[in-house]
Amino acid sequence: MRDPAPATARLHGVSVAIENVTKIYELRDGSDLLALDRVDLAIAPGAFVAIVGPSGCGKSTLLSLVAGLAPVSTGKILIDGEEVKRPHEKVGVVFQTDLLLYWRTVMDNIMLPVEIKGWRRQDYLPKAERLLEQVGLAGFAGKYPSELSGGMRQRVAICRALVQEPGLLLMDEPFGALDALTREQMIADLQAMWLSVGNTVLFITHSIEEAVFLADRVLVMSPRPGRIDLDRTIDIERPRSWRSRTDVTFIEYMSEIRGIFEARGVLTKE
Ligand SMILES: Nc1ncnc2c1ncn2[C@@H]1O[C@H](COP(=O)(O)OP(=O)(O)OP(=O)(O)O)[C@@H](O)[C@H]1O
Repeated sequence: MRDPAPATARLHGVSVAIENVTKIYELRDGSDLLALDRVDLAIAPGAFVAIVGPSGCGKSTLLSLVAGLAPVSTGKILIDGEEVKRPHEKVGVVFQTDLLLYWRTVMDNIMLPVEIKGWRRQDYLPKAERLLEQVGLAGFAGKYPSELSGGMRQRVAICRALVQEPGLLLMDEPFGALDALTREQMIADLQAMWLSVGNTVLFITHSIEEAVFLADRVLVMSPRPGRIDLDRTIDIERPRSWRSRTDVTFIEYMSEIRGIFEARGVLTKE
């Protein structure tokens, strides 16, 4: 990610269609919990879409449905026109915690999806090495997760998701556990990576600023049951820099989105 020249080939970003999707969880006491209520959404190939919403509104649920990790209750989800019924091979996922296996080296962690899919390790090694270089971790292939900082571990998790060349990258609060400075660097690096790779990204965050900085479109979800309350296209030139945060347009987008939370009583107006 440090090298602006694309170290990875550009990918075919996939389209995502979420059609009238409802998710009901059956709780242990026998009652039902409506987590998502008739969500409709079409994402164009190569778009960067961020979802913000109050805690518990169903953001992670939506992501897990798109990832094929849980079934929808009604409606359907299509990736490049193909209905999602199980984890899709074109999809990579990055969670808030890096979920690296502590007994495996950095390289062996990155190679995990390649092994699971039964692909030939040697076909993906050069790519994994280029990815490590791109995220500033050249020379760390033989280290163990315990030897890395939180930010470094999350970079490895991103490499692990990217090594399988996903047309769709799903990110659930990927920088939520990082300190503010590391987070800022990771956000800038993610933008650079996405500009060079060109895949579709669905990114969940609690931060309105992070969403406006990164996304082509910001979706605001209502408190549970989650629905899309606002779908705002962010028309700010790329690459965006942290200086753009003080631009009038940036501030206007932030205020509009914040206004939705205030109207819902999620944020106070002070
Ligand atoms: N496996 C599950 N079984 C039962 N209820 C669940 C399950 N997963 C999530 N829920 C419930 O569904 C609702 C939505 O949860 P979800 O984790 O999707 O929200 P979220 O917006 O990602 O929250 P946060 O921002 O706090 O991570 C919550 O009320 C949660 O308790």
